[in-house]
Amino acid sequence: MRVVTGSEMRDLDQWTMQDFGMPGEMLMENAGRAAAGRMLTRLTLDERVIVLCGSGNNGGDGFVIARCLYEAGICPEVWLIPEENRLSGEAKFHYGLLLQCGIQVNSVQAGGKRCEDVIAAADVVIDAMLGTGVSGELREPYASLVAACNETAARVEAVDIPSGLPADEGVMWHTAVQADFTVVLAAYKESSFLPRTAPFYGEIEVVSIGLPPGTYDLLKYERRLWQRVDVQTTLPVRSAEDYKSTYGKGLIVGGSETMPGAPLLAGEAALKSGTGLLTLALPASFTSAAASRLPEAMLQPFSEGVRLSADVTKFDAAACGPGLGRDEAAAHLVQHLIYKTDGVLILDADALHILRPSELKSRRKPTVLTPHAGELAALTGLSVEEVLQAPFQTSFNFATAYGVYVVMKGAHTITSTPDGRQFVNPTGNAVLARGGTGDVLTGMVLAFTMSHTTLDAAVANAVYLHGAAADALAVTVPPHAVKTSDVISALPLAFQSVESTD
Ligand SMILES: NC(=O)C1=CN([C@@H]2O[C@H](COP(=O)(O)OP(=O)(O)OC[C@H]3O[C@@H](n4cnc5c(N)ncnc54)[C@H](O)[C@@H]3O)[C@@H](O)[C@H]2O)[C@H](O)CC1
Ligand SMILES: [K+]
Repeated sequence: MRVVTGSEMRDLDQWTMQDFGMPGEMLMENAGRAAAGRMLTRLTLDERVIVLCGSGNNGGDGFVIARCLYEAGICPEVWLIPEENRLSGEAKFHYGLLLQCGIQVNSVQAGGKRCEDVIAAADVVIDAMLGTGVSGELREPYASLVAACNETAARVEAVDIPSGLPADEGVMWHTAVQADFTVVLAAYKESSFLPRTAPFYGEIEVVSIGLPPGTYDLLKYERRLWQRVDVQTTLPVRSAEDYKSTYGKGLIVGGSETMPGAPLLAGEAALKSGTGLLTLALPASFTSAAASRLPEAMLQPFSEGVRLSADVTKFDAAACGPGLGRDEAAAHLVQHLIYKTDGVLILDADALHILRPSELKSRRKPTVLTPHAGELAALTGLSVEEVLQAPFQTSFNFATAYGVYVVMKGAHTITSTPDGRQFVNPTGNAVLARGGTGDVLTGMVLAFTMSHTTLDAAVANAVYLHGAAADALAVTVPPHAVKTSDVISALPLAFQSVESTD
C-alpha cells in the first residue's frame, strides 16, 4: 500500500488519464463509487445524510457519492459550496449527472437556509469540500463549514482527506475537519502518518480507484506501508539442519553505572529473535548480574574503564548504544566500532548522541541508526518540531546523504534505506512509549540483520514485530500496566501473529 504526496497523486492521475487513456470522468466515477461503497456499510436508510461539495475534484467525488447513495435508496441532502459556474471538468460533468437524477442541490451561496444549521441537525456529514488541492488558510465559507463539522454531533466521514488538512508533511495548516472516518482514495497521503495530522483522519480505509497495475512504479521513490504479507514472505524459515552459528554471531555493546539493564534488554530481545551466538560487552561490575539474567549470552567485560577486549572483527553484526553513557571512553568505543566492525553496525541511544555523522561515510559495511525524533533532530541540527513536521523528508535526507538505514521511531515508525526507499510501520501502540523499548528493538534488529537475506526486510520486520508484540500485549492488558520486559515476553505472540494462516 503506497504513501504518496499530493503532487505524486496528481502525476499518477494525469498519467492514468493522458497516457493510459482513462477519462477523468471515469476515474472520478471509480473514486466516488468506491468511497460510497465503504460509506454505505456504515449508513442506515433512516439517517439524515448531508454531502458537502467543494469547487474541485474532491467536490466532484461528492457528487458521485451522492448519486450512488441515491441509487442505494438513501436520499442525501447535497450542498454545493461554490457558485455553480466555478465547477469545471469532470466535477462539472458529475454535477450534471446528479441534477439529472432529480436530486435537489442546495447552494451555500444562495443564502436562506444556513448550511451550518443543516450540519448541526444531520446524522451523517460527508465531507467532500477539499482534498489534496487545499492550500493556505481556509477561506470562507469553508472555514465556517469546517467549524460546523467539528461542532456537530453527526458522524463526519471525509472523502480522501479531512478538509483543510494538507496531504503532505511539512505544510503549515490551521484547521481541519476532525473526521470519524476517512475513505482515502488510491493511496495513503503522508499526513495520515504524522503525529499532528494523523488523528484528524479518524478510522481510515483505502480504496482502489482503478489505477492500472504498475502505475506506482512511475514514481521516483518507493514509499509504502510494510505489511503483514511483507513479513510473511521474508521472515526466515528455520530448518532442522540449522546450527547455533547459522544465524550469526552478534555483539551488543552497552551499559553503564546508571543504566546497567539496557544491554540486557537488547540481549534478551536478540536471543528471543533468533540469535544463536550472542556476546554482551558491558562494564565488568555487571557481568555477574548479566550472567544470571542471560546465561545464554557470552560476556566480554569492559577492561579498565570502557575498553573493548573483544575482537570486534569476528562478529557478523554489532549493536552499540543501549545504556552506554556519553563520556569520552564511550565515544572512543563508538569510533572503534565504526571503523573496526566487519559486519552490520546498529547504532542506538547514547551512541547516536556521541556519533559524528561524517564518520559514517567511512563505513564500508551496512549501518542502521534507530533514532527517535529527538535523536534525529540532534543528528541533523533540526528542532524536534521540524523533524516531527517532516519525518519522511528528514529521514530520507539523512539515510541517502550518509548511505545508512534510518529507523525513525514514533507512532508510525518510518524505515528509510540508503537508496531512498521508505517503509511505514503499521503496528504498535502506547505500550511502546516507555523506557527500554528502544533497547528491545535494537536487539531485534541485531538478530534479524544476521538471519534475513536482505537488510530491508531485516530492519522492517524487526520494527513490525516489535510493534506486533506491543499489540499482542494490548489485547489483554492496559498500556500503563506493562513493563518493557513484557514486550520481550510477548515476542513469541508477535511471531505467531504473522505465522498463522488466518
Ligand atoms: N487519484 C485520485 O486520488 C483521485 C482523486 N480525486 C479527487 O481529487 C481531489 C483533488 O482535487 P483538486 O481539484 O486538485 O483539489 P480539491 O478538490 O482538493 O480542492 C481544490 C479546490 O479548493 C479550493 N481551495 C484550495 N485551497 C483552499 C482554501 N485554503 N480555502 C478555500 N478553498 C480552497 C481551490 O480553489 C480549488 O477550487 C482529491 O483529493 C480527490 O478527492 C479525483 O476525483 C479522482 C482521482
Ligand atoms: K475532504
